[in-house]
Amino acid sequence: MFTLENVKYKDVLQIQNLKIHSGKVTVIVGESGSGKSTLLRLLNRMVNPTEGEIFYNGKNIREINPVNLRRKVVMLPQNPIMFPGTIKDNLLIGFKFSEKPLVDDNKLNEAMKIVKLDKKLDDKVDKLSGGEKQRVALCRTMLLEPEVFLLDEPSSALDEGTEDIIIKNIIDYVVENKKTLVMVTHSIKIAEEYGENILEIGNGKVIRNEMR
Ligand SMILES: Nc1ncnc2c1ncn2[C@@H]1O[C@H](COP(=O)(O)OP(=O)(O)OP(=O)(O)O)[C@@H](O)[C@H]1O
Repeated sequence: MFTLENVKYKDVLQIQNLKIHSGKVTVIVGESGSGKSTLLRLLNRMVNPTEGEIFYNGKNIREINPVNLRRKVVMLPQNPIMFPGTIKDNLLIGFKFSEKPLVDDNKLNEAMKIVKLDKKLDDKVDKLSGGEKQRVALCRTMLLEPEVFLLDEPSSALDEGTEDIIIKNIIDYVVENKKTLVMVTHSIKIAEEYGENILEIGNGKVIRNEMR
């Protein structure tokens, strides 16, 4: 799905050769500041490599319009933006940005169940906790149904019990719908349990690449 060849990003990341496989769950672990988020950002052209090439389904991503690429490869950043308004506003805004047709309330409520968010669509987001806001942002990403999900620490603000359920639900969704997931996590437990490919980044380099 993705192939990275001699990729360098400033003095932050240096990856000689890496493949990210279609339909698999790739989990990225590593120390704080090692370059994990930068790797995700390279995959949907939020940043461009200083050197080297990245291919998506065989096509150099420099040749793919960034907006088109980001319709297929959607990133949930570590600190997602919330817009003033309701949960529904915040769920639908992803469709507006990516110019996709809106979905009905049933679909929104179904998606809220996947992320275990027991709230009303009309609830205001400024009243939500950090963990609830994180789940609204995750839900927004899931609803876009992209080919590839890039999730940067999607459960960092959650307690362990909620984290377990939500990660399991996301993985089930990804497997059932034959999506590709690339997820950064601080949790070795999640990496070991769900990672079909575990990548460890250390000091800007891939120091472990384990297929399971
Ligand atoms: N655009 C940039 N230009 C220069 N340096 C950057 C840029 N983006 C990130 N960095 C630096 O690169 C290093 C890696 O950052 P990155 O966010 O990729 O790490 P990370 O592994 O995701 O860390 P964390 O686990 O703390 O989120 C950091 O030292 C950061 O300051």
